[in-house]
Amino acid sequence: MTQDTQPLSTDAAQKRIVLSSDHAAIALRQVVAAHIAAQGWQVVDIGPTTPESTHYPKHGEAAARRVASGDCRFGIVLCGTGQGIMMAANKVKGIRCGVCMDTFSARMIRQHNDANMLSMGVRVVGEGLALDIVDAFLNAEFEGGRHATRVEMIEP
Ligand SMILES: O=C[C@H](O)[C@H](O)[C@H](O)COP(=O)(O)O
Repeated sequence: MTQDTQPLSTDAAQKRIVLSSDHAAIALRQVVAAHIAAQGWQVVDIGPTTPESTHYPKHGEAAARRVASGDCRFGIVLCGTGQGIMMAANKVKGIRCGVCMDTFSARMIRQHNDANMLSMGVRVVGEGLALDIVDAFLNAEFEGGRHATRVEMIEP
């Protein structure tokens, strides 16, 4: 059973995923975009599109705001390690973003932590594993119950 802590603004938003990255992960972001679009998700790719060096905090925050506002159901963000852009995303109220390097963690951050954003590092995981991680994240559902109590404690 899904027990999301914040309502989405529209039915359309339920099928919308925002993607962002820094310069390091543009190619993987495009692969992820094609992969989830083929599954029927509406992809909101907010860039960047050019390979110049850029700053992951602004891209993590921009993606997080799309999720926190209810415009997108999930966000997937990418940088070299996945760590910096995750830290930036989690600064936005209502965001629960986890870095995943394995499919077990990707499933569990949905089932136990009701994560609404996934972060990965292009310098850590290869393309095949990254797509498996995305699938594990998107195919899992929050279990609620005791986990809902704990998730509520994360953000007053
Ligand atoms: O957490 C930060 C990310 O891994 C960045 O992608 C990384 O710091 C960028 O490094 P560089 O500017 O050397 O490409």
